[in-house]
Amino acid sequence: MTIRSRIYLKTNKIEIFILSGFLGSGKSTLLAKLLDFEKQQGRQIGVIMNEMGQVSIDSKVISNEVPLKELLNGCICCNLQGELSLQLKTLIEEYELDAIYIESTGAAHLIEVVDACTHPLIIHNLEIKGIITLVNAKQWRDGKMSIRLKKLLKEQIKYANIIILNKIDTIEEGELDSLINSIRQVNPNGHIIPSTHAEIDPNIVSLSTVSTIENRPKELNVNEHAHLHLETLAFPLNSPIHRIEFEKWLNTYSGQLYRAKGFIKLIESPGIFLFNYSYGFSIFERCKINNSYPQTLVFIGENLDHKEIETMLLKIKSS
Ligand SMILES: Nc1nc2c(ncn2[C@@H]2O[C@H](COP(=O)(O)OP(=O)(O)OP(=O)(O)O)[C@@H](O)[C@H]2O)c(=O)[nH]1
Repeated sequence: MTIRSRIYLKTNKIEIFILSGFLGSGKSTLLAKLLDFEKQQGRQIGVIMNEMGQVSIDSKVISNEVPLKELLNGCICCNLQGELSLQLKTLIEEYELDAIYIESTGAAHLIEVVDACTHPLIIHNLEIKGIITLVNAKQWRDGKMSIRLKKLLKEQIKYANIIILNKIDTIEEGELDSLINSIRQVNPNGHIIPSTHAEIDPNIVSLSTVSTIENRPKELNVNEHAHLHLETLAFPLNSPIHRIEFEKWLNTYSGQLYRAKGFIKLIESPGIFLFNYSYGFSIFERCKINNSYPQTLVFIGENLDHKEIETMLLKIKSS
């Protein structure tokens, strides 16, 4: 059995929708509307809310019926990434959910939130279906922000498959087209929806999801978002790999690999290792877990060459 065909035996994944956007752009407003919609559809939804402060304000508006986990006093992408993975695992184990909505803080780097959702412990239970970024129309039009903030907003726009240009009541009607064009320059493929009070057709979220599934080649192990440049490849492994050869490959890979991680066995040393790679650094940490623990490697990046990675893995694993 090949590496890829094994992956497709996994079914019943819980859908993940990540809500992003700078502070006050309208994430909670949108979340409330999407939850109403989901309730009408009879779907079981869980929510994870991340707020920078110690006390959650936004979560108070969520109905008691909705399983809710709060990540307070920090940002998923800075110090709560592991916590998000754990909360996702808890929600998966405690409830029978159709989908989980994650509201990130306004400062979150989307790539780190996606990263937490693709932890090797949960990746096979989840499927990221929507990355929705809200943009405050006036803030974007004015452009009065630090280079750093501009970079963050651009990043949040770039990695979304749906961009909601919210608060258009705060700009002139004639300014809308040029704002849409400037967003399109950052993300040419995302679905851009102008709105006031996040009044969008909630079906757009699920419809974009459906087309993503249909577009996905069935035989490939690619958690790919058709309108996103970011993709995640996960490979189960059934034998140890050669650490030195693997690191050599990582250091010379010419593609845009932002992150790699997993639980693996190495030819060089016994035991199971937690592997982490980011920004050119690899770390292998021996784990105190059962030796029969399933091995998985996850790669996150842009335009990843899955064939090349699969070939590399076949080359570096023990026969
Ligand atoms: N004028 C106007 N106000 C809006 C619009 N959408 C949301 N708001 C208001 O803007 C404020 C912030 O909205 P939220 O939905 O809390 O924004 P958020 O992104 O969750 O905010 P954070 O918690 O800071 O991340 C609220 O008072 C909303 O009612 C809009 O389209 N126009």
